[in-house]
Amino acid sequence: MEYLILGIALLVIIAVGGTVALLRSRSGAPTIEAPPEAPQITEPKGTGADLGEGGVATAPAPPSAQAPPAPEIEVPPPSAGRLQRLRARLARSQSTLGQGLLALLSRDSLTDDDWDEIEDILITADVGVTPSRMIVDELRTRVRVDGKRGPDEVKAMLREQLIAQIGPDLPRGLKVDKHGGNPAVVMVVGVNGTGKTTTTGKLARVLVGDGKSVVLGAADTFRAAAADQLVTWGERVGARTVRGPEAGDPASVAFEAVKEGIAEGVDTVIIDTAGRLHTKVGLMDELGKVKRVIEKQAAVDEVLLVLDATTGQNGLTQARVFAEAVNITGIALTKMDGTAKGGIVIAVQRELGVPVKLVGLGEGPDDLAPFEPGAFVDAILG
Ligand SMILES: Nc1nc2c(ncn2[C@@H]2O[C@H](COP(=O)(O)OP(=O)(O)OP(=O)(O)O)[C@@H](O)[C@H]2O)c(=O)[nH]1
Repeated sequence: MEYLILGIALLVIIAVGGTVALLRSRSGAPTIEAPPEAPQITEPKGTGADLGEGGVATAPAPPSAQAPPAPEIEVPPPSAGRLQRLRARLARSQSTLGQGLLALLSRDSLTDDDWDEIEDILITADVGVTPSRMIVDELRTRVRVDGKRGPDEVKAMLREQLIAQIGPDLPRGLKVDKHGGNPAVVMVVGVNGTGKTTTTGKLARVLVGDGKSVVLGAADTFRAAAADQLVTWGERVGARTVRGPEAGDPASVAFEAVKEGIAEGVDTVIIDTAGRLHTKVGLMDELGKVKRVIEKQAAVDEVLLVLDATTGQNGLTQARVFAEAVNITGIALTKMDGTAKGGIVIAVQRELGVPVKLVGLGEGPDDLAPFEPGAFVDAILG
């Protein structure tokens, strides 16, 4: 009997306890979640090193008989003179902008309609209304003062004007050299789909081709494939990539990447960010946090805004929002091979007050070139 009473009492206690727990979980009381995963450091295949806890390099494990052969690490070509070598990729801008202007300017006498047409060509090529007017006014004065000219002189005059508008003296070099014992840090920002991850990967190749060592940070945790893409880019040139869990904290990945870059003693750490353009405040918060967290260990030397050259005014609007969210130091204009609107270089620099430092000229791994005003204008004028 005593056992029966004891058993019933036990059952009552269990039932009451279960009900209370159910009510608490329904009432929204905090539940304990598993801690977020820490960022991982991806070993570039074929370098022979292995990473232990905390991203510290440890001795490589002896190769097993089944291990697949390590892929060869590529040595990309140096970046100097790339724009000249890739000038044919600007053919669309050449045929519309360059040839259109040269044909009109070569006429024996230029009427008001001709000058209007010249202005229209410039505006259609995304040069922007004010700079187009300035170019036309300057050319008009030159033609009036100097009189009739041969084709070479016309070309030289136009070349000079376009270069003047692009700004031959703007500082276009990337700050990618190690300083004070720390790597240079480059943050790559921009709207998804503009070619941000691809540009980060191509930039790693540019730097490795120029003899630098690089660590990549896949802080675009919004899209898992972006991190996979970056790991592949890094592996091809022997650069480690630090990545985090999908939808993880981008700032923590950026922090770990810089930490890894310092530990490895590399020249440059490049951080690919997600920077979703939901709201300006959200964007500022995210990019600001990534930058602040990096700066706990090293200065951010470059903030490169990636812009798709084919998006015209839309791209400029996006650019403005990013420039307000973070201090941009340079622009990478992608997909210049796919547009006739080469004048966007002038418009975007004017809009943001920062120089175009890199141009994307195709989907190939080495189709990213340092921007040179003279070589660019020569390619456009043919
Ligand atoms: N033609 C051409 N295509 C380019 C260039 N740069 C990038 N692309 C292509 O643009 C597409 C988008 O590039 P991604 O690097 O994935 O774009 P993203 O901005 O990182 O986008 P998310 O990864 O979604 O953040 C890819 O198909 C690239 O190959 C370029 O200079 N020329």
